Amino acid sequence: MPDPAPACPLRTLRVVHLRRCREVAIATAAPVVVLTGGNGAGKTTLLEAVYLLARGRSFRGRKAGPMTTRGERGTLVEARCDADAPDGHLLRYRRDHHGREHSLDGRPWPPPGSVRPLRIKLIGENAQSLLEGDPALRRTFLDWNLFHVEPRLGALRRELSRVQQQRNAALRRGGGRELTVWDQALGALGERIDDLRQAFFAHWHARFQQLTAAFPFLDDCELRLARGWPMTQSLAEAIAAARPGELARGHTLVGPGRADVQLTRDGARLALSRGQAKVVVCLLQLAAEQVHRDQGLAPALWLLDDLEAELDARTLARLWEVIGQREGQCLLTRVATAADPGPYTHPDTRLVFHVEQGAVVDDAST
Ligand SMILES: Nc1ncnc2c1ncn2[C@@H]1O[C@H](COP(=O)(O)OP(=O)(O)OP(=O)(O)O)[C@@H](O)[C@H]1O
Repeated sequence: MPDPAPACPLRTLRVVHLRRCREVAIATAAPVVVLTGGNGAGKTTLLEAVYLLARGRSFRGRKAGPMTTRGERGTLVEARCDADAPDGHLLRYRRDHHGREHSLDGRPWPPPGSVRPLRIKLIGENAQSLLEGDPALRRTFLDWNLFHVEPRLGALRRELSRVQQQRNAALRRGGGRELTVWDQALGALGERIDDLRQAFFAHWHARFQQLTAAFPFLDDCELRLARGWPMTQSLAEAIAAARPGELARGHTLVGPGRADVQLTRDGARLALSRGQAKVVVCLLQLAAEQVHRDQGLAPALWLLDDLEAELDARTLARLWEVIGQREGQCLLTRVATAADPGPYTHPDTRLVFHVEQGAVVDDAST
């Protein structure tokens, strides 16, 4: 599928009243942009600003508190993105007491149901919880990556959610003829979703295996897609077999809503340290991006929040060798007392901005 937009690297970023950042305006047209600063300086907030532009919501949970700077009435984030137009496109996210605006050149963006032209990949602090937490996190991760090459998945997922809710209600009412109707709906829908997932996964898995070669702790590991019912059965057969247990529990126990992606060795789930989990998530993201590139999509904009944390120098160097070599743009943060880009080298332009108390106080390009 052809990409609806060019690579779209950020040329400029302007942030007004987002958390500690009162007003920041930086020119970011470089493959690598490093944001340095001490703890609490506002580096992550600048990544959050880009995330807001791309996804229309924050990656921080409610516990981070209100995003608008205390005492101010609203937040504004604007960016010029590379495009065919001479000045690029203006992306805007604004939130205040009037409501919310998320626009591209003044038009609501992204159009409902479309693939988003500004695609980002965030590597933050939650790598271990993605790999070890609820399977729903990994299903979302898989489906989000699949969605970019298969936008039909969005509607199928919404339909699955509706069918499962109705079916669970029928199970709680004790079954009967209405359950048969929902069984058939789940069977047909589930097989369709699984076909899409399997096709994407085969490609993703192959790319991931290639990338693991540089990381010995992943020797002989296996990335598996557990589809949510036994490989030896059709979904209809699995639904029939699960019937007594489902009636007893009152909810659906088989189908694509139970799928999971697991990293295993000798059949057992791999137990990973925090640093290792971060490497794995980076490799999964890199592999997914390679699949997207193979399908004609432009490279994503990578947001790397304190990649150095938890990684030893050699592992970081290996990882950066792969991430830094990809086409496309990276915005990354590092804890440092000056505009020092540390290990983040790049053969072309690299920009370094030093952040203190929510403001950019120094910038240096190399
Ligand atoms: N609504 C708000 N108004 C003002 N300040 C806020 C608001 N919300 C959060 N903050 C402050 O903004 C800062 C958050 O900064 P941020 O997470 O961007 O720091 P950082 O440079 O990434 O730090 P670290 O390296 O420690 O992760 C914190 O000091 C927090 O108290």
